[in-house]
Amino acid sequence: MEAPPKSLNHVKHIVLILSGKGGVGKSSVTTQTALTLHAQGYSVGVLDIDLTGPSLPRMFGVEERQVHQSTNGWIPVQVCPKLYLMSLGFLISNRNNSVVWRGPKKTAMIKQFLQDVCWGSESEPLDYLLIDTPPGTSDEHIAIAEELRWANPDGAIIVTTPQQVSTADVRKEINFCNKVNFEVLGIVENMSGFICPYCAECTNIFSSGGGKQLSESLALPYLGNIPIDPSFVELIELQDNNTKGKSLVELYDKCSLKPIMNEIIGKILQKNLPSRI
Ligand SMILES: Nc1ncnc2c1ncn2[C@@H]1O[C@H](COP(=O)(O)OP(=O)(O)OP(=O)(O)O)[C@@H](O)[C@H]1O
Ligand code: SF4
Repeated sequence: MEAPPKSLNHVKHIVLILSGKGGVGKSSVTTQTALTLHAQGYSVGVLDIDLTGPSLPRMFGVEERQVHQSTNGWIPVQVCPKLYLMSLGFLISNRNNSVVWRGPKKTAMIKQFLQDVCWGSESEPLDYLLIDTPPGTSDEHIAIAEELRWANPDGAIIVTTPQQVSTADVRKEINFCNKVNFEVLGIVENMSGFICPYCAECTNIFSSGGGKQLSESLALPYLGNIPIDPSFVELIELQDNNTKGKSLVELYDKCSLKPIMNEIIGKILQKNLPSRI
């Protein structure tokens, strides 16, 4: 009988984060989704399968950490209790070099990432596994779809920006989800307006509302829009120094994007999707 990878035996929910193009803030949305779920008491694992540009170790401020092998497989890096990260960034020797691999090598790596990482345990199952994917629909996507074929993931969050929504890339991403049977949990419009660092007023620099229109035209849920908040960038950059010993979790607690993310994640939680285990 076909079965999902054993490493997912103790994972209750699997959510993928996709985007049609690079640089729209997919990794930031993944990071914030993890922090938001964690703040609500869930245990969260994040798997970074963006093999050519793994940015999550830096975002979570754990770039210098290492993954360890156990008899059951790789142990992901613990960012803090109940928050874990696995990324190729931990395995490559020079983190400033992006990997240039052909399809079969990428496919093999993703297979290993899905099969050989210990997520949760019988006594402490993982509530959410978030999978951050590269932009577009590449070898990595085909490999992950193959690995998750029998794993019953909750579905995918699609991240776009106001400038991107009218392009065909988002539709391609949605077609991909339809083909591989990933439910589209909803569309998020990131970089939608700019929060002034002085008065916290949000100004729409580009036109906004495209994400909502797109979801309406495709009859898909709209999860919300996230403005550009310079304090979020600062929070990521400041982690190593000048944080007065505060962790990323504590810093994000004060970020103005947190209540916005709470609403976005609330819409997914409201779906009450059944646990896989
Ligand atoms: N809402 C936001 N407010 C402030 N900065 C943001 C926001 N979203 C993204 N950024 C910043 O924009 C940059 C690009 O974001 P990110 O790395 O998340 O994009 P990405 O889509 O994952 O890119 P890639 O496809 O290259 O991996 C980062 O420096 C990130 O901190
Ligand atoms: S939003 Fe207000 S405080 Fe911010 S730059 Fe504009 S005028 Fe100044």
